[in-house]
Amino acid sequence: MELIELDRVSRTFTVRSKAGRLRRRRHEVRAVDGLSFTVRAGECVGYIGPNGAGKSTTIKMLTGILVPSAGRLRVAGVDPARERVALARRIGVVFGQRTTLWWDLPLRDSYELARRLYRIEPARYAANLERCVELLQLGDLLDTPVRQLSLGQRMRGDLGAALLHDPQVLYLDEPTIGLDVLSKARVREFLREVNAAGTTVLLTTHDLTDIEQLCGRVMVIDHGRLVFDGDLAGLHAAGRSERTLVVDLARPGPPIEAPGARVVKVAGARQWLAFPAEQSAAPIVAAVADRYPLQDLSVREPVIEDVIARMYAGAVGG
Ligand SMILES: Nc1ncnc2c1ncn2[C@@H]1O[C@H](COP(=O)(O)OP(=O)(O)OP(=O)(O)O)[C@@H](O)[C@H]1O
Repeated sequence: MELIELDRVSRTFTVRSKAGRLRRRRHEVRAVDGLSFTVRAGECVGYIGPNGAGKSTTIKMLTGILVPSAGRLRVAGVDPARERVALARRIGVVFGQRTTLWWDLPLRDSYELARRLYRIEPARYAANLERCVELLQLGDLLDTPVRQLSLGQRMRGDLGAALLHDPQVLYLDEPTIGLDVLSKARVREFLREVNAAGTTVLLTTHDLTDIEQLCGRVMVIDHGRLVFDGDLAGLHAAGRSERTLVVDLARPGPPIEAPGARVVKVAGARQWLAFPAEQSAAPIVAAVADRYPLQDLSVREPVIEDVIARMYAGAVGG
């Protein structure tokens, strides 16, 4: 079942810029440009792109905050901008940089407000609260005013608040931003469980480890258009991923010459040789070992950051 459907959705903004001392020029910014995709129930999809690519504009349209300038949009069977109340019952939203919790109230009171707002039945509320408290380790925090929580604790509180009404879709905007390693791991573990239990997740992040650990599918957007939609292996292939052979020579020497690989860095006796990720390292290792005095060798796997950086830089077509 398709839970999110976008059919040639666009959103333009009219902005004014200075054109001389007094004059202002109006021009249009096309933040989202004829975007089409669908997300099936149960998927966990990473939605990534460089700054200004149109991610937030898409999420705002999906939550009904912004109306599309053109195209058709459906989330869990409703038109987000036209049926915001019906939509609110079906979605949960977490913004890493903002909180939906009441700053001066204990976490428990924010949850109680959510219960009333969404008219959650008592038995369901009790069960969901218990599950969130257990999975997010909120027990000791429920009676603490939100302003006294650490960022990691507050984020866990926000995740709980977004899920008390059993939404079908969860939108996450930078859910691990600013968190330490342990808090990030906790949040990711929780999201994995939420997704495994059936909630559809759309995740926007600049932390690509979130994507690697959570998302079976990734969409890359740039200039308001989809430039990639597929799995991580496909992303590596599309980004022409490279592995790196790190060679420690017995002594410093000129750049190594090995068929199928090129030297990308030299530091003293250490040299880095890049080669296509899908190719075997064996012939290159054999050629290097045959011709050069070796101390040590290791192979580094491609780093997703590099793949994405190449895509953002426009080095890779569609
Ligand atoms: N309210 C607005 N008025 C005018 N222009 C806007 C508005 N909101 C967004 N834009 C423009 O639309 C484009 C897309 O912005 P958007 O915030 O969707 O990008 P983003 O991918 O979320 O970026 P980031 O990673 O920095 O959050 C940008 O050029 C931005 O300046």
